[in-house]
Amino acid sequence: MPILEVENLSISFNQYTAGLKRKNIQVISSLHVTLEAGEILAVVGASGSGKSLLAHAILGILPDNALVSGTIKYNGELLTPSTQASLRGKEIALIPQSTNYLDPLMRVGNQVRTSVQTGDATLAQRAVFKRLHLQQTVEKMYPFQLSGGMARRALLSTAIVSDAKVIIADEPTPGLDPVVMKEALNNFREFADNGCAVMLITHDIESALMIADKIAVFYAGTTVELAPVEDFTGNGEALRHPYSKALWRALPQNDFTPIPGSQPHPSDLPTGCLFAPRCTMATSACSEEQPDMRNIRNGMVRCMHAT
Ligand SMILES: Nc1ncnc2c1ncn2[C@@H]1O[C@H](COP(=O)(O)OP(=O)(O)OP(=O)(O)O)[C@@H](O)[C@H]1O
Ligand code: NI
Repeated sequence: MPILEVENLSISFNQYTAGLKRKNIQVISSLHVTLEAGEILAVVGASGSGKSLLAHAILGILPDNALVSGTIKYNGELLTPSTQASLRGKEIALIPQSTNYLDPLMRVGNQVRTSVQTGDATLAQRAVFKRLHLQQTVEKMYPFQLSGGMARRALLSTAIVSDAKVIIADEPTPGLDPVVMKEALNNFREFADNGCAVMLITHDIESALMIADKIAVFYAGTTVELAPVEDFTGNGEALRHPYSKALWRALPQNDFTPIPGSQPHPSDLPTGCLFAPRCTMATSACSEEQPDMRNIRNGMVRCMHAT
């Protein structure tokens, strides 16, 4: 049984437009993701494809004007706002994308210590600071005194000491120097090897491929492919979705060819397959309805042409 299972998740926002008219904008549709204990799932996809919203939906911290449908299960049990609140920071930890999530009024060392659930909190905090190359003097500092990379390491530390069973890391590495970044990624691998599940949301596909077991590819608010990491190789021939293939080939070490066109805005989504307007394989059938996710070769894909 997966430790975390997101099925058919849709999220929309009520927005007021001119003249107090309300408009409902769908930003995530029919999203499907599962996470097993002991594995790292990397979530990749363009900016605005819904990665952070997925993280916030799992933690139960979406803004009040969000309308959510679909199910999120943790250990087979449906999550509700009250179970989310009790699991948050304990069994399910978030490393947020923005360092603004640090408490501006609390010394950094204290913030990390409050996440320690068993054993000596100071020892645990000092050990993790050492591991992430943060000097001991940093524990007495306030967030405004930290550099971007230091703040990012403070957020990482909070999750690392937490004993959580599921860690959701939303873009945890920007601003880190290569040594610290490697340490952070190794830490995620160790967590998974010790039986945790890690969801690593990242733009850094190369790093993701080094440590992840599976990759979920997001596009315009939905999952288009779920593939084992080994499939990201060669020309991308083992990948299932045209967008995943294009994303892979766009990497500098591959063809470095950008994908023509741009991701549609949530207020202007095409009917049918969301990638069809940019897809070289698209046929008229693709614009009729959004294809379901289906199983192909040890992975999943949302494309009627995939084989
Ligand atoms: N509070 C909100 N109200 C309205 N729309 C929102 C809100 N929060 C996010 N969105 C929209 O939802 C979409 C997905 O946003 P999200 O932050 O999940 O993207 P992302 O994949 O994490 O992007 P990035 O890689 O840049 O972090 C975007 O189009 C964004 O504009
Ligand atoms: Ni994000």
